[in-house]
Amino acid sequence: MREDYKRVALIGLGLIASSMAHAMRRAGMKSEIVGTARTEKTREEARQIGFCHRVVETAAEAVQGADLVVLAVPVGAMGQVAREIGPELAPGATVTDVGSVKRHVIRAVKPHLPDTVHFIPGHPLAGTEHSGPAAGFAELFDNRWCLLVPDEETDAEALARLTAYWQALGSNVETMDADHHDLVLAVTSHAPHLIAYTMVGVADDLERVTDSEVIKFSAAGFRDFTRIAASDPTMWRDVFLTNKDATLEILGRFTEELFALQRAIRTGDGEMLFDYFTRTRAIRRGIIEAGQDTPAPDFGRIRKT
Ligand SMILES: NC(=O)c1ccc[n+]([C@@H]2O[C@H](COP(=O)([O-])OP(=O)(O)OC[C@H]3O[C@@H](n4cnc5c(N)ncnc54)[C@H](O)[C@@H]3O)[C@@H](O)[C@H]2O)c1
Ligand SMILES: O=C(O)C(=O)C[C@]1(C(=O)O)C=C[C@@H](O)C=C1
Repeated sequence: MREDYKRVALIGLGLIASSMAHAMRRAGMKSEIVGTARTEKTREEARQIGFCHRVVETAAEAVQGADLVVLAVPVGAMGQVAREIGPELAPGATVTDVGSVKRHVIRAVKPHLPDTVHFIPGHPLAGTEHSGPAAGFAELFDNRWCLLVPDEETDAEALARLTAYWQALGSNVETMDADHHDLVLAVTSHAPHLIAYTMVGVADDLERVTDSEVIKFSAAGFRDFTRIAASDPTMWRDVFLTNKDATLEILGRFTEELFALQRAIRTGDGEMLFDYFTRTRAIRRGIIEAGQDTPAPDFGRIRKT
C-alpha cells in the first residue's frame, strides 16, 4: 500500500512542479501541497490556477513540517534554495530535486542540508518547451522515466517511498549514478538541445530564409527544431554551465561524426550515408516499440485538475 507524504513542499512553481501537483491530485494523494516561487507574479498565478493547497512567500516557510521537499528551480539556483531551507527542514524529511543535471546539484545542495534529512536527487525525463505554472498538466510523467540518484548511504525505506511516489505520478523509476546520468543526458537531451538552438540560429542568420520563409517552408524536421529551441533560456543556460564536461565530450564526438557525414556527402559515398541512416532509423523504431514516444500534449484537450 502506498504511504502518501503528509505535506509536500514544492519550491519553484513552473512546468515540472505544477505538473507534479496536478499528477498528485489525479492520483488521489492525501498530501497537503504547499508551494512557493521567487516572484509574487508566479505565486499569484499559481494561486489562481489552484494546484497547491497553500502558496506561501518563502522557501523557508514552505518546507516547515513537510515530509517531502521538491526543489524545482533552475539548476543554477538549487544551492541558494538549499541554503535557505536547510535550517527549517523537519527531521526525517526527504529532500529531492528535479534538476536536469545531477553532479552539480548534489555538490551545490548537500552541504546545506542537515544530517537528519534524506537527500535523494531525482530527474523526471519529461518536459515540454513551455515553462511557468500554467504550463503544467497531470499526464506529463505518464510512462516516462524518472531517474533517482541514491548513494551508498541512502535510506532504503526513504528511497522506496520516493519511488512509489513517482510511480503514482505515472513514471517508471530507475536508479542511476550521478556521473553516468550526466553523460547519458548529455547525449539524449543536452547536446540535442544545443544542436536545435544552433540550427534555428543558423536559419535566423540566413536573412534570405527568415521572415515569412522560415515559417512558410518549415517542414516537420525544422519545426521540431524550433519547438526544442523555444525551451526556457534560464533553464538551458544553467544546464550547459553545470554539465560542461559531459556536454563538451559529446559535442566533440558529434563534430567527428558530422565531419564523417560531410566527407561522405563530398565524396559521394552513398553507401556510408545509407548505412548510417538505416542504423539511426532502427533506434527511432526501438523508442516507439518501447512506448517511449508520447505525442506532444494537446493543451486544449488536457483538463487541469
Ligand atoms: N522543462 C523541462 O523540460 C524539464 C524537464 C525535466 C526537468 N527539468 C528541470 O526542472 C527544473 C524546473 O524546470 P521547469 O521547466 O519547471 O522551469 P520553469 O521555468 O517552468 O519554473 C522554474 C521555477 O523556478 C523559479 N525560480 C527561478 N529562479 C529561481 C531562483 N533563483 N530562486 C528561486 N526560484 C527560482 C521560477 O519562479 C519558477 O517558479 C529545472 O531544474 C530543470 O532543469 C525541466
Ligand atoms: O520534450 C521536451 O521538450 C524536452 O526537451 C524534455 C526534456 C528532454 O530533453 O527530453 C528536457 C529536459 C529534461 O531535463 C528532460 C526532458
